[in-house]
Amino acid sequence: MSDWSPSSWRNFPILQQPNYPDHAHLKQVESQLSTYPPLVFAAETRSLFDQLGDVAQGKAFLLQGGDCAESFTDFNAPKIRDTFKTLLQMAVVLTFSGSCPIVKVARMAGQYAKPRSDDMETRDGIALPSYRGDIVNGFDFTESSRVPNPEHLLTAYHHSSATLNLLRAFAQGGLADLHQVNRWNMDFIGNSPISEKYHDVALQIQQALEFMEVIGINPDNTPKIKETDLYTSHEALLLNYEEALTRRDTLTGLWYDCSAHMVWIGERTRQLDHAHIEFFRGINNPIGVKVGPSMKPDELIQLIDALNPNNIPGRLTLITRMGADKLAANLPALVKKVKQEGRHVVWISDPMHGNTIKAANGYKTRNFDSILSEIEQFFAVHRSENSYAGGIHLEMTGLNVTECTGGAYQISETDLAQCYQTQCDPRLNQTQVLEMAFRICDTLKTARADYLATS
Ligand SMILES: O=C[C@H](O)[C@H](O)COP(=O)(O)O
Ligand SMILES: C=C(OP(=O)(O)O)C(=O)O
Ligand SMILES: [Mn+2]
Repeated sequence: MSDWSPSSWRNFPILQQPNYPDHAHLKQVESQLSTYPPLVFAAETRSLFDQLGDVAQGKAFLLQGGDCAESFTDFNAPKIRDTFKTLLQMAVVLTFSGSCPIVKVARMAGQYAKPRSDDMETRDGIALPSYRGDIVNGFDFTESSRVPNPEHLLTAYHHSSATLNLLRAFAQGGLADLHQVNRWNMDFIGNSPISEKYHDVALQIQQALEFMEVIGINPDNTPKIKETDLYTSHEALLLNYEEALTRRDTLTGLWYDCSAHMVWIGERTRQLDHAHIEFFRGINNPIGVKVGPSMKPDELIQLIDALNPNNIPGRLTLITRMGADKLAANLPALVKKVKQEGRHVVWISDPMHGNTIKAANGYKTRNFDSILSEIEQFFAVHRSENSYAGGIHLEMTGLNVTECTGGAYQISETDLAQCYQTQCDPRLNQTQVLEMAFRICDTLKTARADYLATS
C-alpha cells in the first residue's frame, strides 16, 4: 500500500477532533496505549469480513445496533446483558423471517467518541465545549468536566475491554441458547400490546426448535444452538486512539485496527481528501461509511474506490442515513450507480440519524413510524433496483428508556421526561426495537424471496 502507515493520517486535514490543552500528556497516553494488548484478534476480524462477504452476495443479513454513545457511569453487567439479549432476540426473529444467517455486530465495547454539530454548548449564557463522548470529556456541564482529558482514552480502553469480556462470556457461555432466546420473545409478546400476528411468528420458531429436538438436534450435539458469534464495532472518530490500537497481524503481516472487529467513518468525517479516509484505506478490517442525503453518485464511486480498490465483497458497508422524507429523492441514484459500476458493497439502513427531531418540550427524539418508514423505503428502493438490502443499523438499548416516541406503548413527547437517559442521541428501547424486528418480518421475507428469484 503506497505511503501508508498507521500514522500517515496525521498529514491530512481532520475534523471533529478534541482540542486537548495538554499535548505532552496526550503523547504520553498515546504511547502507553500503543503498548497495551489489542482488544480483538485479527483472525476474528477476518471471520466477520467473510460473513459480510456473504451479506454482500445476498446470502446473509446484517444486524448492527447499540447505544449512540456508551457511557462510563452507566457501565454495569445488567445493561450489557440486556442489550446483548435484545440483539439476540431480534436476530432470532430476523433469521426466521429472512430464512438466512444474521450477522450480529454490536455498537458496543468502544462506542465512546461523538462528532457534534456545534463545538460549544451554551446554557443560561454560559458557553462550554460540547460533550464529545466519554472518551473525550465529561457529560456534566461544568468547566472542569468539559475540558478534553487524555486520561479518558485509557478509561475507554479498559471499559471496552471489560465489556468485550462479558459479551464473549455471554456469547459462548450459555446465555445465547436459542430455546431460551425464543422463550424471552414469547414472554415479550405475552406482556405487550403488539399484535397476535407476532405471537404466531414466535410460536412458529418454537415449533421449529421443538421439531429439531425431536429429530435429535440439541445443544449437546450441536453447539451452534447454544452459542453465537457477536462482533463489536464503533465509529473510529479519534484517530490517535485508533492508531495506538492498530497492529500488524503476525499471521498475515497485514495491519488491523484492533480496537473492534468493524469500524466505520461517520457522515461528518468522510471527506475524500481528509484524514479518516487515509487511515481507513490502510487497515484490513471490514469497514463502514455513513452515507447521508448530500452524497452524489460519482462521489460515492470515488469513495468506494478509495476504500475498497480491489472490490472485495465484505470489505465495505455503506450505511445509508437519509431521513424518511429525503430517502426517495436520494437513495435510488446511488444504488443504481453502484450496481451499474459493478462495485461490491453491503448496503444497510441506519434509519435513526436522518430522523432526529426536537420535541416541543426540548428533548431530542425520533419517532417510531419515521424510523420504520425509512427502513421500508430502503427495502423498496433496493427491490426496485434489483439490489440487495443487506441489513439495518439501529441506536437501541435493552433498557426501557423513553427517548423515542411511538411504538405499541405510544410514547408521547410528554412521556419522554420519564426515563430519558441518553448522553447523545435517542435510542429505541427494548420494547420498541423488538417490535421493529417483528414489524419488518414480512418486508424482509419478501425482499429476500424477490432478490433470490431475480439474481
Ligand atoms: O450520533 C451522532 C451525532 O453525534 C449526533 O447526532 C450529533 O448530535 P448534535 O447535533 O446534538 O451535535
Ligand atoms: C454519529 C453518528 O452518525 P452519523 O455519522 O450518521 O451522523 C452515529 O452513528 O452515532
Ligand atoms: Mn448517534
